[in-house]
Amino acid sequence: MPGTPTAVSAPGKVLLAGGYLCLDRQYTALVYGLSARINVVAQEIKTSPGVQLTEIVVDSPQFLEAQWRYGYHLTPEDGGIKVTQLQVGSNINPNPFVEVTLSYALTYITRTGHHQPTHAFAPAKFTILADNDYYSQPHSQAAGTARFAKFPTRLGDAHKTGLGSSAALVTSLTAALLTHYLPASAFDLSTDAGRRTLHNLAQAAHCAAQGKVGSGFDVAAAVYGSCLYRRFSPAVLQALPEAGQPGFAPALAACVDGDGWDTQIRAEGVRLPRGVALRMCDVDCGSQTVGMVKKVLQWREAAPGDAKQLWDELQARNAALGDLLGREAEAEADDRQLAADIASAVAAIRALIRDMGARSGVPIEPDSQTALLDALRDGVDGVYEGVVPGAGGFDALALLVRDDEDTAARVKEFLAHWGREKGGAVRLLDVKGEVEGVRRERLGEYVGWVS
Ligand SMILES: Nc1ncnc2c1ncn2[C@@H]1O[C@H](COP(=O)(O)OP(=O)(O)OP(=O)(O)O)[C@@H](O)[C@H]1O
Ligand SMILES: C[C@@](O)(CCOP(=O)(O)O)CC(=O)O
Repeated sequence: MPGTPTAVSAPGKVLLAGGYLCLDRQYTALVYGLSARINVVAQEIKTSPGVQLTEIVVDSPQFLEAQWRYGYHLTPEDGGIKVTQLQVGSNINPNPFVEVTLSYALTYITRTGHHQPTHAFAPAKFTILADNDYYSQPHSQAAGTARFAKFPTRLGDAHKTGLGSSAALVTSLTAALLTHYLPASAFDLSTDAGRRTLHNLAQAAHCAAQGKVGSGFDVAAAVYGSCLYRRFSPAVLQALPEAGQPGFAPALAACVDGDGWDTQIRAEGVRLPRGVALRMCDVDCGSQTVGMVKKVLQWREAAPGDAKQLWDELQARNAALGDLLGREAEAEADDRQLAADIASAVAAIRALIRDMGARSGVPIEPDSQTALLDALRDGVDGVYEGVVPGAGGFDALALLVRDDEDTAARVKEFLAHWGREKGGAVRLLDVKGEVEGVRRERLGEYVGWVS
């Protein structure tokens, strides 16, 4: 509700198993939420008596030149709310993910019938705070709390670590807008109905902002946390005009609230056994994900029989890993047996991933990553196995390790040595796999950043 500041956060993601497969509804993704979150704090902007302000401000104070101010208007022919960025100083520096999210969420809010007056939004400020692991820049922690760093760059120049910042941002900002402008009786993100609305709206906005319909596993993880994900049919979003175009508002409401969503998300049972942690490494080297997806899908089309066999077998191996990780810990769990089981389940997946890469000509698990993963598994006590997550490529690793400080210290030392020997920087991030999805936060988390 307007008046009271509120804060929400949504987690980043790692696609541990099911990359490429999950683009097709016949297959699923085993996705984990991460402890790195994107937080959004919503606050009313106090105006002096008699001053009319129709402004929504979005601020990302960890970055340089990262404040976006928007005016908005109701478009004719049911095109919904269109936001327009207002110029600050001499430059205009758009943030399409923020802008599209505002248009989508504000339009949806006007259609709920719970917002009074229907088309006027009290001026508000939304402050974005991202956990440091989303970006690999050196940073200072002098300003604000120790949790959020100040980066010496503009957002566009930040080096991302690939944890799904845009999906977590769109989800968190959508949740903050709905929570801020709607009464709890109309939107409550702690309920199943609230999460469903949030998921559908955030998927639609994220696809529009990125200009393509991916599988959506990243938005699912931002909302539901760790889960087994089966995508929605792309047709769900087909009839949606562009924001501001005639008919957008009723089409968006019908889409979000409608029963066309065939997504299947099972969060229950997707976890990590006690004593096992999921850790991420950032390899300072980018990959061209879009080109990789195109090429893999081209090969799949050209060799449908071979691809189906590979996809089906990989799906079975991915499911076996999910079952193993979701198994209830036995009272007297044998760590060594568990480590061996994880290692062989992941190794079986990696073998097929390499096959997929070789046959499609795409470096999904490139040789340099194979060498590093093998060396970590074989040379560092407590590392069970690891994968090149998501679309694969050169820029990240996900490791399943014994959950203790000594193992983390050994991994760090090993990576430092590897970097010196082989060149290039590989770094263990602080982030860990975590089950929980979107949630409300206490304002105390943000002392020093929001007043
Ligand atoms: N802290 C932030 N403040 C404001 N906008 C942000 C922030 N973090 C991310 N964004 C928005 O998300 C965009 C980055 O999205 P992009 O899809 O390129 O990366 P990503 O989601 O982190 O990638 P990946 O899916 O590989 O993890 C930024 O250009 C910006 O629009
Ligand atoms: C290749 C793909 O299946 C996974 C991409 O994952 P990531 O962005 O590399 O984490 C694409 C998708 O699911 O949208």
